Amino acid sequence: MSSFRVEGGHQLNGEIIPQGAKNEALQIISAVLLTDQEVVIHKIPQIRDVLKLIDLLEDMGVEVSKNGGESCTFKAANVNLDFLNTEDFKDKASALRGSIMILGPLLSRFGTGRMPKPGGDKIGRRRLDTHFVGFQKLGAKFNYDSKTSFYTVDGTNLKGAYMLLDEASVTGTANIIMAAVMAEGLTTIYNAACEPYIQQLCKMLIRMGANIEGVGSNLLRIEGVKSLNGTEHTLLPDMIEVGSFIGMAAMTKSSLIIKDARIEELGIIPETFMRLGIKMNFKDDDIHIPAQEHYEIDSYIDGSILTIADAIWPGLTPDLLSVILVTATQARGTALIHQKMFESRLFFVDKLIDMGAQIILCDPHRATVIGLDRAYPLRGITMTSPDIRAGVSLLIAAMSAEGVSTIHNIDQIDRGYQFIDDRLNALGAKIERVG
Ligand SMILES: CC(=O)N[C@H]1[C@@H](OP(=O)(O)OP(=O)(O)OC[C@H]2O[C@@H](n3ccc(=O)[nH]c3=O)[C@H](O)[C@@H]2O)O[C@H](CO)[C@@H](O)[C@@H]1O
Ligand SMILES: C=C(OP(=O)(O)O)C(=O)O
Repeated sequence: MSSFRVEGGHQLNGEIIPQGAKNEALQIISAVLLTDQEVVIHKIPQIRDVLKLIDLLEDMGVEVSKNGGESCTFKAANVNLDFLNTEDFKDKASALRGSIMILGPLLSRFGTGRMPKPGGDKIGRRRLDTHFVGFQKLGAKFNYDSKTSFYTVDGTNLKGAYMLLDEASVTGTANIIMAAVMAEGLTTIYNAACEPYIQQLCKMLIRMGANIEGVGSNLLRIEGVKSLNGTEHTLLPDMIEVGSFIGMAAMTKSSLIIKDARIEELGIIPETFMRLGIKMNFKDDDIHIPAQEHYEIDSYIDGSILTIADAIWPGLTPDLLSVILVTATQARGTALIHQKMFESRLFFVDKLIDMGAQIILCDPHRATVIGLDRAYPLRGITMTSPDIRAGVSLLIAAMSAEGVSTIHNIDQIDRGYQFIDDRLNALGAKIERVG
């Protein structure tokens, strides 16, 4: 288990380019299974989850060639479905959450698919009902074997259907779209997730020959086609990385330029950090966060305390609330952080409290942060990262703290942040990878 040894108190200065988006990559790479033709994908982030998914696809018989840079060509001409029955498949597919999205393409193209309970962060209940109810609506048979923990879906003649999703699940929507693109007739998905990554998936599928209307809305109409062609696709910059860098710059009093951020795809993210009092300049597609000694949390028009809560897109992504929470600890003012979707994502605040932050964990979903306005710096401590976004938040806290911190279990951070130590050290951070 590797750790980071972080010497706090160093300001960063310079430019950083966000990696390709982790959660888009997992959808897009799964979609290569939909065609026997070549699919070229650019800006693939070199992070654990994505590399594990690519490895899994290779084991299934997908040809993967690296084109140099961050681009790969995938060709799923000879998929070996027998691999799905091996122990190796069980181990590899259960190692990440995103692997669940190979199920829709497998069902669509081969009429069958199986998947062990997927991994991913233990951040609360993460049910998969929406995925399977959607497949069932298209005519697939679903089975869960509790002894082997395997989900199985079967159905060779999927038929388009109307469905109103019980929740706008992101991976669920992606999976159902991929199952529906080659089902016979019209599928209507209401209450679909509509964030930019889903839009990107739809745009790619349309380039492959799919017939999808309503992209960007929560009502998708998909008219099934017989087969899909190859295509070329470039991933968006990772919006969670962009948000993490904004919070990091503010906490460490750094002047940072986030290059090519695709600002128009970031939704409410920049605005949310601005409500914490963080100044930002936008030039072309770059975001400049100037070095700021102080930043002050906004209140509502009636003077009441600001609440920052997650919501389905175009609301705020839950994946940034941990970063926002840590950033608020050094602001002037108070904020209530309300993590509505997941029930175990705020427990990491006990580490921030140990570092000297003033936080009241009201219940598993809500924490009140009383900003210190830098009057008392955080202190370096030894801690363990419980999940990917808490991990990066602890890294930000450690970078801003007085003294040295050690963060264990940084595999969690590596799951979603590419060469993060090297990239930040190049800007002036002092992060050492140990073990
Ligand atoms: C690989 C991947 O892409 N992972 C992301 C994906 O996970 P994932 O697709 O697994 O998350 P879902 O969108 O299915 O749901 C997330 C959680 O929110 C709850 N929920 C969801 C919809 C809703 O209307 N109400 C509600 O309460 C669900 O019950 C679940 O507990 O989307 C999450 C929500 O943006 C992100 O945190 C994950 O990083
Ligand atoms: C929770 C996340 O990822 P996953 O769904 O892969 O666990 C995340 O990216 O913040």
